[in-house]
Amino acid sequence: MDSANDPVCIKDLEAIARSVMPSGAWGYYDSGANDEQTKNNNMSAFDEYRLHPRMLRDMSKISTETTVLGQRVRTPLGVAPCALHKLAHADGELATSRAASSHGSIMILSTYSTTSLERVIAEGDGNTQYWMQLYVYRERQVSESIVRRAEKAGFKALVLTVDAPVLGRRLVDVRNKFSPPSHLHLENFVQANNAGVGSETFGTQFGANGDQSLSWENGIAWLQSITKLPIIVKGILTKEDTELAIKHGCAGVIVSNHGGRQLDGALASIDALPQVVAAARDKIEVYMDGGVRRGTDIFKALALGARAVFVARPVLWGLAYKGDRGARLALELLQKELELTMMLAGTTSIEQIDKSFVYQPVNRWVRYNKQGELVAKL
Ligand SMILES: Cc1cc2nc3c(=O)[nH]c(=O)nc-3n(C[C@H](O)[C@H](O)[C@H](O)COP(=O)(O)O)c2cc1C
Ligand SMILES: CC(C)CC(=O)C(=O)O
Repeated sequence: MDSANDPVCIKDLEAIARSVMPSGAWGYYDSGANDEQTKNNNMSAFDEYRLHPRMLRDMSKISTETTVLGQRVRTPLGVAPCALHKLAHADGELATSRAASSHGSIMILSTYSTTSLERVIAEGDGNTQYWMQLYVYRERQVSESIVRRAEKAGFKALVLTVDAPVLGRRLVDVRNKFSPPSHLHLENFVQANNAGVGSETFGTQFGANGDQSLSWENGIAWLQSITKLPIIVKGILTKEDTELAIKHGCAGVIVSNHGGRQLDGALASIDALPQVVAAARDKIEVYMDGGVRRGTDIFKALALGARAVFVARPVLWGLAYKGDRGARLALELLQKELELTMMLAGTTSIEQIDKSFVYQPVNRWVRYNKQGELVAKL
C-alpha cells in the first residue's frame, strides 16, 4: 500500500472518508442534533484557547506515557465508543481493535457494536485497556448479561452513557430515512433483536429498549450491586453532576456531549471541562471527548485537567479510508501532533502539561442557580 499518499492530518482524512462513504452512512457518522451548534462548537471552542509555550527546556527526550485507572498506557489518547463500525469497513470493530491495540491506549466498545465484545477484545495484544460502554435497558437482565460477559472477557471498566435517555434528533438521518443495512448485526445481543439492525429504524429500536427511568439512585447503585468493575459515567457537563458522580462512588467521568448528537445548544466539551475538573478535586478521574481533531486540542484538554482524551469520528474516518491501517493512521496522526505540540510548548511529559500552558477565555457566559446566585463563569 502506498502510504506516501496518505492524508497528512485529520481534516484531510475526513474529506477522503466523505468521498468514499455512501451518503446514508456518512450522514449517520457525521450528523449532530438539529442545527449542529454543539457539534460545530466542540471544534471551534478549542480555537478560543491559546497556548503559552516555554522555551529552552531540553526537548531531546519526551514521553506521552501516563496512567489511567492506575494502569500504565502509552498515551492518553483513546477511542470513544461508537455504534456500527461495519458501516465504515467490513472488518468493523476488529479493525478498530487492532488499530487501538497497536496504538497502546484505551478502546471503549459501544454496546451497539457490529462485532461481539468477546471477539473485539480477543483481537487486542494486551497493550490496550478495553472498557465496555453500556446503555441500560428496561429489561435489566439484558444489561446484566452484557456486564457479565464484559467482566469475563477482560474489560477493565464500564462506561455508562447518561446523556441519551432518548436519541437526539439528527436531521440528516431523518431526511435520509437512515436505517443501517440489514446485513449488519448488533452482535452483543444474542437473542431478540439480532435479526439485523435495519429491521426497524435505529432510533425506534433504541427508544423501545432503553430505560428512560434511569437515575443516579436506581442506575449506579444497581450497577454497583452486580459488578466490581469501576464505573465511569459518560456525558457529564456540569459541576453538579460531577459532585453526584463522586457521591455515588463512580471511578470517573467523561466530559462529553455525545459529539453534539444529543442536546443541541449544550456547551462544548472543552468549555465544560474546567468546572468538572474543579468539582472532581482529584477524587475521581476526568476524561473528555468531543471535537478533538489536532494534537493541540489534546494538549489543551490535558492542560485543563483531563486525564485522557477520546476521539470518535476521526477513527471512523480512518476505518472508512483503509480499515485497520486507516484507523491506526488516524490515531498516529493525532499522537504525532501531540508529541510535536509537547516539544514546541516545552513539555517532556504528560505530568508537566498543566493549566499554566493555556490562556482560557473567561467571563463569556455566566450561570445562576435557582436562587439567582452566580454558580459558574465560563
Ligand atoms: C457515529 C457515532 C456513533 C456513536 N455511538 C455511540 C455509542 O454507541 N455510545 C456512546 O456512548 N457514544 C456514542 N457516540 C458518541 C461518542 O462516543 C463521542 O462522545 C463523540 O462522538 C465524540 O466526539 P467526536 O466524534 O467529535 O470525537 C457516537 C458518536 C458517533 C459519531
Ligand atoms: C445506537 C445509538 C444509540 C448510538 C449512538 O449513541 C449514536 O448514534 O450517537
